[in-house]
Amino acid sequence: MPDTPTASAPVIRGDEPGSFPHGVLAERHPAVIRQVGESFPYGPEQRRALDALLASCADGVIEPLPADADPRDRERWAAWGIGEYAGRSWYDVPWLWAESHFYRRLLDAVGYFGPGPWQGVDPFRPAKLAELDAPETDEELAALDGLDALTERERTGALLHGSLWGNRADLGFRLSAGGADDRGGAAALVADDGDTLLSLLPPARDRTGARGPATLCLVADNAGRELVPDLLLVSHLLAEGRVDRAVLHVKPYPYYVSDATTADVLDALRRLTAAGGAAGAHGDRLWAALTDGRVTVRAHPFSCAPLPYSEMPADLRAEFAAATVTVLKGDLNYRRLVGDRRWPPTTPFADVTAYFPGPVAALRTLKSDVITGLTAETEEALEASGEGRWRTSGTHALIQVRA
Ligand SMILES: O=P(O)(O)OC[C@H]1O[C@](O)(CO)[C@@H](O)[C@@H]1O
Repeated sequence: MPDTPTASAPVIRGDEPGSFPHGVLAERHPAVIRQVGESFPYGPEQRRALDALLASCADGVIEPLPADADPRDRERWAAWGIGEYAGRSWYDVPWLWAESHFYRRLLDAVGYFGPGPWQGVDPFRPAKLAELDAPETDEELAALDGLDALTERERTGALLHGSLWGNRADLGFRLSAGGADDRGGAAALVADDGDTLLSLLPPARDRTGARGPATLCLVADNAGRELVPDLLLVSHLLAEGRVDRAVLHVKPYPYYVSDATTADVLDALRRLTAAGGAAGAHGDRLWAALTDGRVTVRAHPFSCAPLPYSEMPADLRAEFAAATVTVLKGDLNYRRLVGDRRWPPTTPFADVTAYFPGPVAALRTLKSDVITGLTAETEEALEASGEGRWRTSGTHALIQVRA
């Protein structure tokens, strides 16, 4: 990142009572622990561990990883800073680090990393499946049949926006997003580089020159009703020859309640193939593309790292460098992309993503304090809208691109 004056914007911590990050640590995390405790008949050992984590969230400190943790995991967390943060309060370390580590501890508590009968059992799966099976998902899938009447450009725009607003479907967010529907008159889209994004991926018939195959890296966010429109977008881009290959990055383990794992991709795919109509055709296309390698799923350990992407390892950097464009979905990925800092909102998106190894786009609904790339007029309109929580309520969204 260039050494601009804003490069030193303060890192967000959760230590200010009444602030959004403090509320996530003090209220949302305990609510997530309770929800997990109700999701399966965990035994006394898991319940004791969940209670201990609950107590730790209130006034405990971050602890070293347990002695029986997988050695590779211990190595990773050592590299990700646990030596520096162990012994400190959850509230006194970077918020991004504290939140990410919370999910690692939660999975420990329910025996996810094993050995034992709960090994590999996703504690969020019941909630994810309930969402995937909801009647709203049927309605959204049935609406796809109506897209045939649109031009290709309109269809692409509709599916891009479906993927963007699908990011509101975030199960963790719903635990504390009361009153999120008030938009106070300011534009819903606070930045819209959608045309630039699509210009990076022209349909096959419009491609000029001897360009190689177009590869999309899509760094997914939530499962269920966000992942379904993400998959539909990938399928459409393949069908139109806008992309030849797609790599779908998911989480290697359950994370931030509803983040997508490989198992969630398979659930969503089966939901599509079973739906019939246009949705079923998308499902069949994706199934075939996975089978012949045009679509691949990647679960890189760094996808669950408590660090910004500016610290990504060389192998991931090389993958993103080789993509025609990398699209990062959601709020957490945005925080990791631009850095989880209190940037002045007009800080150019291109400056804070200058380190990224190739063209990069963010599709995100706003669910935390971080924001960059606004015009001064947009910032003013948002501040004047009377909607005090425009940064965090999920009612606004953005498409930002650094080509
Ligand atoms: O699913 P998303 O869009 O990444 O949003 C998750 C967001 O929810 C929070 O966990 C709490 O707001 C944020 O930390 C995070 O940015």
